[in-house]
Amino acid sequence: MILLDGKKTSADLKLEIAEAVKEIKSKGKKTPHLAAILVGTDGASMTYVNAKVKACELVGFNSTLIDLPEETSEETLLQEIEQLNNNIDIDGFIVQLPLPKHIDEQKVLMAVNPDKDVDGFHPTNVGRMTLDLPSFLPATPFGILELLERYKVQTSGQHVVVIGRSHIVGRPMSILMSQKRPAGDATVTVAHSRTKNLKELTLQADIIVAALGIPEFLTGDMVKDGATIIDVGITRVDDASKKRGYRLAGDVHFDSVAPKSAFITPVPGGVGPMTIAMLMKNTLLACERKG
Ligand SMILES: Nc1nc(=O)c2c([nH]1)NC[C@@H]1CN(c3ccc(C(=O)N[C@@H](CCC(=O)O)C(=O)O)cc3)C=[N+]21
Repeated sequence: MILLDGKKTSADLKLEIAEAVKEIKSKGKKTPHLAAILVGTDGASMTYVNAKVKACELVGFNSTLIDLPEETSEETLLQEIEQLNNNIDIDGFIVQLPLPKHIDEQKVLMAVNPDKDVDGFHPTNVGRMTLDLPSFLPATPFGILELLERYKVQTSGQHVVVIGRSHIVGRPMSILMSQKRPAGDATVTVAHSRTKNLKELTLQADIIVAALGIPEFLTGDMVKDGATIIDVGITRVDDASKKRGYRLAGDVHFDSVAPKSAFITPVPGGVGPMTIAMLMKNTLLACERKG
């Protein structure tokens, strides 16, 4: 069993990005600038957004955090987005999800200028990705591709079972891995909450991407020997014995699955840190693309 070390790989990536930023600055060009909009005070969302700001500092980007109260109207949020769209100093920005229930997520994502959409969630970028055209790839799937590539996990011709069909992970993951590209050329099955006989499918999988958001759902009996396991889940589970009062659980029951797997991502320290590194990568690309 080989751990796919997202923490180490993301640190490597951020060093590479920091080098590129130094180069940009030495040529007197503009420093990359990422902005993030956070609506409300959800604990996990605040953790992730703060991690993004910290990563910006590390690689030498400028960053702006726009913190809005939970009760912010959809109209006000759309106005904030319009300001970022028009601000020439901002290369890319994200609107942290999930949004409060009174705000229409689709409407918000469609308001982001696709050229600044470093999350890759705008329909234009989703369409471009699907058609193999240059686009911003959504950070989590992009990070998984990067991990598979750097660890030389064979994907060509392999059967990948993606569990979960979300717009931010499962669906794009399934599209990307079926494409002709590094970490692609796979045969992909998308499973979800209505799938019959899921275990029958996962037992056939060479690679399983667990992205359904149910802690420790995938257990050792559902996995064939030598499979590669990508755990996208990250849920805070109450645990009084922990300092913070919770522990982080993936969608994979690590202790039963790891002994059977060829490669496996841990939680924490797997896909999560890669997501942040790829957001930095997309912001660098956005800045370079503007020239
Ligand atoms: N517009 C938008 N873009 C996103 O990319 C986005 C989002 N909304 N909403 C929520 C999800 C989730 N996400 C994570 C990022 C980093 C970690 C991460 O670094 N996790 C650490 C642990 C962090 C902790 O201590 O909680 C790890 O896995 O090692 C996890 C999850 C980005 N997301």
